[in-house]
Amino acid sequence: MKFEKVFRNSALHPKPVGLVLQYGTAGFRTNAKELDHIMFRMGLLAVLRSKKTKATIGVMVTASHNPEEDNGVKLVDPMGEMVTPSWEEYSMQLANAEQDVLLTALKDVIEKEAISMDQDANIFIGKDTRPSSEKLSQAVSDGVMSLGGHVHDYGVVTTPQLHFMVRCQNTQGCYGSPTMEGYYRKLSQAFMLSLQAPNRTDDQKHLLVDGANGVGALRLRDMERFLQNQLQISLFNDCREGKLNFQCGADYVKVQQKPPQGVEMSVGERCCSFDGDADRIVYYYKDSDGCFHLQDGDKIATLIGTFLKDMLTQAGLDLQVAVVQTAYANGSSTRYLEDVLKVSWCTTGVKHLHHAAQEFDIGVYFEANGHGTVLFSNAAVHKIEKLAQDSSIKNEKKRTAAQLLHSTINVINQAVGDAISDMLLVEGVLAVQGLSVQQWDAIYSDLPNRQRKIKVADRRVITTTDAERRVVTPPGLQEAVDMLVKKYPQSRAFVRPSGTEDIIRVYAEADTQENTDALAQEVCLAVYRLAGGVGEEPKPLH
Ligand SMILES: CC(=O)N[C@H]1[C@@H](OP(=O)(O)O)O[C@H](CO)[C@@H](O)[C@@H]1O
Ligand SMILES: [Mg+2]
Repeated sequence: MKFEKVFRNSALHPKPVGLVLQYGTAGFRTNAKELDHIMFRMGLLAVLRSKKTKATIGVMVTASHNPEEDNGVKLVDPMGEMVTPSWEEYSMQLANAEQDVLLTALKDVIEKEAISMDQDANIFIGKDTRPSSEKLSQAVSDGVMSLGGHVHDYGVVTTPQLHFMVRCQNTQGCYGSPTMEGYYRKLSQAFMLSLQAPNRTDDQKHLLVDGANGVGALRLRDMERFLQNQLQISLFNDCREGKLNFQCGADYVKVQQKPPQGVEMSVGERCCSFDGDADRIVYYYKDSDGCFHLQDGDKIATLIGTFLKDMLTQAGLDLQVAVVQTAYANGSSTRYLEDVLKVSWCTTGVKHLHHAAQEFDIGVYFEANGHGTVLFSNAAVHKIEKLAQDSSIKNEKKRTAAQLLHSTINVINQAVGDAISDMLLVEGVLAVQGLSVQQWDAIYSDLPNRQRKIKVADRRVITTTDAERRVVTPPGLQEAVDMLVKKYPQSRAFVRPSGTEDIIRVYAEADTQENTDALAQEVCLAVYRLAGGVGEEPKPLH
């Protein structure tokens, strides 16, 4: 294999000397100015990954919920999942190699993974709407072609749409057609099938959607014609004006616990927000007192988990439903799953939900921030399809339940959390169960909670264990947190380094918002003092 082209072209995407980047929660993510060489090198790595897996690999250029001036890149593995953790090390090796040892680093991966360089390599590329995404995705293509890979550039798509295309391609179309039309048709047809509710009112069909001034707004606009008016969407923050993720979007609504800018919500109106690359969704509404009610990923997971359990019971199918959460799940949601819904549940780190959910017949996983999906095992798909196609079933309820389970398999994007797909599933479940957004909200009441961010000199000084719920280093920090938690009723708090922003995240919940905010503030001070806080000491929020 000749590497001259790689060496020559890599010089066109030079690495700033001394810059070292970490492969975080969702790939590399930082200010767009520092990413040109990273994109070229991720193009190289994607070619090696494609040769190794003998499958098409995806490369998505996005920084999700981060501010517009950031960007990022992550690789998508053959079944649409995030790239296997063992290749994250290779990503950092290539990304951080100085120019003169890049080829050595590349050949090291080839040797360690015994990659046959004669094997074809096919790469699907997608990008979001950031101003830097066009140039950075071109750098990815340059990397792919320098190593003889073939590029299919999908242009501006949502992150989950790219994951969907990769999964379709590598299942030879079994999962769907690897085209935008294929995505819209599959999801909309399944959605229509799930609307077994008779004569839905216009109110039930109407939904306010905050597109975060991102790609989700553009692609949802494309999808509308496939929905045949069964969902009447009022789209705002739709990229026509306003900045990506700025005072809008799922992350803003979840963290600030208030509606996005630019929208007039009437009482009881169902609203949802996507994040900047449309792989997260949260719902919310305003009650008659004008109070804001958030239905985050935990609430979405419990709605879907309850629905699936009901349908399995009505269909007489012996399949296990489990809900997988992270440490950010509200304590009330976990208690609901355990004491009321009585489904299996487990907690894992923010990067391991998908793999944990694959352990069950039906694995529902959502992070509190609205990133999540539902995974059906092959055995579960087979059992559900067989029953849904059994024309001998006389019992109407049983037949309908089987068909609804079947349409759920097709409406959900099993490759990755998908705001559009999750929205269609929630809308279908609310229609079938005849639930208003208030009735959905009433299934349990969240404990007051608060997320804070603390700037430290080097966020790697904090290491965690037990699904990121307990701190290992620096010494004394976990003991300090434990002491503070003891001061407040029903309280919990944890600290972890962000993998997408250069900050430390603090989460706290307690019996009242006042106690929650006090606990969060004291934990922030402990982090600041014990983990090398920089800048001003953290101040109370209010
Ligand atoms: C508290 C929070 O929302 N963390 C998010 C955020 O990761 P951090 O490592 O916390 O920055 O971005 C990830 C990728 O989008 C997402 O998976 C995760 O849930
Ligand atoms: Mg996102």
